Amino acid sequence: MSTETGPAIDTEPRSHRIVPGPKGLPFLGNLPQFGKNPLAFFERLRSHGDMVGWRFGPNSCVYIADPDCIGELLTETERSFDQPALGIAFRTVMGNGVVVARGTDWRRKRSLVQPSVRPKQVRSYAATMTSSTVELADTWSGGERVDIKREMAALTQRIAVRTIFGVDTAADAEAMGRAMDVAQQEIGKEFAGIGALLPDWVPTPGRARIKKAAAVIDAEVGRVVARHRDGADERPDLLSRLLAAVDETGAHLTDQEIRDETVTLYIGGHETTSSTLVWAWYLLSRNPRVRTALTEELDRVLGDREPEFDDFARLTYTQSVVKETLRLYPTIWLVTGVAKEGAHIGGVPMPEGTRVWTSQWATHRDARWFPEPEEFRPERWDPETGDDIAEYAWFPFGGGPRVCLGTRFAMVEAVLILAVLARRFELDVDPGVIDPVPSLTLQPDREVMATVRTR
Ligand code: HEM
Repeated sequence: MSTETGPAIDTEPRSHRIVPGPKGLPFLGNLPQFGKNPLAFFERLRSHGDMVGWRFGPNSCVYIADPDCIGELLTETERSFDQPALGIAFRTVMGNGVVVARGTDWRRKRSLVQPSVRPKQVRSYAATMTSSTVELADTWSGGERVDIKREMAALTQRIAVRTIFGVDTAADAEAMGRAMDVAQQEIGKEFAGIGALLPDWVPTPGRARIKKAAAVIDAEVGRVVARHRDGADERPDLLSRLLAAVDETGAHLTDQEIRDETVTLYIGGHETTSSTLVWAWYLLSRNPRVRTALTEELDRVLGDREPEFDDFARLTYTQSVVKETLRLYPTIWLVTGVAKEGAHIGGVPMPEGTRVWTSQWATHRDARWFPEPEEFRPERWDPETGDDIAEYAWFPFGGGPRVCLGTRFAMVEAVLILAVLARRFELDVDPGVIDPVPSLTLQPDREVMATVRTR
């Protein structure tokens, strides 16, 4: 019998455990409970303590729930912990871009990509974020029914294609968007399914679809890069900044590296942001008090004009709505690291090869760090009157050397999109509880239909 819902009763041989935890099955360990519902599994692990041993199949793992320990794991990534290698689906699509790369190769790539997403550059992408959202708002009218998941995905995709590739013609954007969609869906399936456990050489229908999508992406991105190199597309887009970037030896990124980084930024930034927005509309619809406070801020700060970059700093409540959404529905819900020789966490030695896990989902819903954790309360984030939130109790963008490169981009994008749309409309999401499905990102378990009401 599993003891995962009760207190820790460790009946397994000590040699299998680094620290105590719930009992598991022979060979499979706790894999069945994890596989059934990883979000609930991590929440239950917490009841065993802040550092819990469990087994992922034959592998001894440690789950950590304490923010100080989480901080250690994140800040020691690269030095004391490796990130596990990503599967073939990621590598086929993202090549050896900054998400996939490890060690010195990753360091070089990160330093080349970082300048293109600095706050100063994000300022120059803000106008595209706003104008793309206004285009969408102009197509909506009162009483209309919209599929929010589809609308937000299409919007963030349009913004990604425009800001990264500077591409604006419908045909270019469409072909690239379709191939990226297929690639992203298949990565998600492989990530969450048994595909992740199959050796790279095993052909599966999903892997065949990814290869086909990657070939289309290669061709489309290749065309856009060639046009930029010819000087035909002179725009302040991310691609132009990557083409201009030089490393410490004075070398530029090769065409293959440019392809890998642009696709990585696209895949890393599009679904994460669109899912965040879907959850935000869901939560706003279920919390009229918060929705009213949000529109009051938009009316006060913007009046009857559209938002621009400088409004981001003024829209503090809107920012809090996004932060609180990312607390309750952190689109990246899991972080893992593999201990290198000599690694420690919370003073406990982690034998080389131990996989250490933590989860944004479970930590963000821990009542010790967030009183009444199920409540959607953006006021927690008020810098003056809000809660005293421990460092690394909230880490939707990760932390340490591999912290999300797009944090600023994503925050500005989500705030501007909410501001444009919530200033004009209220979205009433159909009744019923929407559950999250933990795939590559935390997705709603079904379509999210809403009725648009003009304000
Ligand atoms: C709400 C939206 C977003 C969330 C929640 C999010 C979350 C994260 C997290 C948790 C990581 C670290 C993963 C790890 O532990 O290795 C990460 C990495 C990354 N993110 Fe984001 N992200 C978002 C938006 C974006 C955007 C808009 C971009 C690009 C413009 C982006 C680009 C990246 C890249 C390139 C990395 C890899 C950094 C590295 O390994 O050095 N992300 N993101």
